[in-house]
Amino acid sequence: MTKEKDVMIACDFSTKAETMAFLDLFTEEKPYVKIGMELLYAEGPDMVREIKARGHKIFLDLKLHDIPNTVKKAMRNIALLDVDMTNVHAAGTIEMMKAAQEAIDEVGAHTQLIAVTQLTSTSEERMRSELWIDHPIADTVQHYARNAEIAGLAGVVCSPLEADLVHRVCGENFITVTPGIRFADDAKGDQVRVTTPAKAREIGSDYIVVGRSITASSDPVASYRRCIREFVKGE
Ligand SMILES: O=c1ccn([C@@H]2O[C@H](COP(=O)(O)O)[C@@H](O)[C@H]2O)c(=O)[nH]1
Repeated sequence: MTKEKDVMIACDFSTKAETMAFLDLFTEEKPYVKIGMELLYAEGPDMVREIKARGHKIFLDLKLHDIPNTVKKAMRNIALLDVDMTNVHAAGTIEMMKAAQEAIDEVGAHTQLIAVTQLTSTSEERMRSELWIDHPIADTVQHYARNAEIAGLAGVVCSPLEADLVHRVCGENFITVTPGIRFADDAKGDQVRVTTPAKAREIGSDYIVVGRSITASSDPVASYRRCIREFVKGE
């Protein structure tokens, strides 16, 4: 069976008005929407409920990282929103990831929980010199993915460049959600480990997360459709 592939749009806006005006551009499709800290901290959980009510699937990207008890209690509140996907940082330990998963299971939500391995804005050089993680970045990503699998999570956030490595360690059914997506002529900005939608498909990502290459485009709908063509349909 072929696994589902989809494009998640990172709706990194600060207001409900901007977000809804952006989503209104999509008259023929209902994109999978990623809501992050910027929007949630500005508009609160009602924003999530409203976007869900419009029929969009939602990845609530809040990257929890705290002691297990705190994460479990916070995750319980997230689970009550019944979003499709949410996440924690794998660096928070297996015990913390298990606590987050327990909260979702206790609520009975259908939310898939995934863990951030290494942010796509982190280079191997910085990981070694600032974070004092003295391993190749690919090994760290694989190791954190394995920890997430041991904790019972559904998958990880990693760079598209690492999707195949993660599948080799954790199996094809383990989900890889990959930000760090740019069209060839786009500026990378703060991202480091990046590639194009077409290359992400080739390497084996399950979901690509695309922000500025769609939201800052002069024609966001055309850029979204280009992502669907290149990543989902392989055209
Ligand atoms: O490792 C990570 C984890 C999350 N993100 C999020 O994805 C989008 C990417 O936005 P772009 O504009 O396409 O760079 C953004 O919301 C990040 O918070 C990530 O980039 N890397």
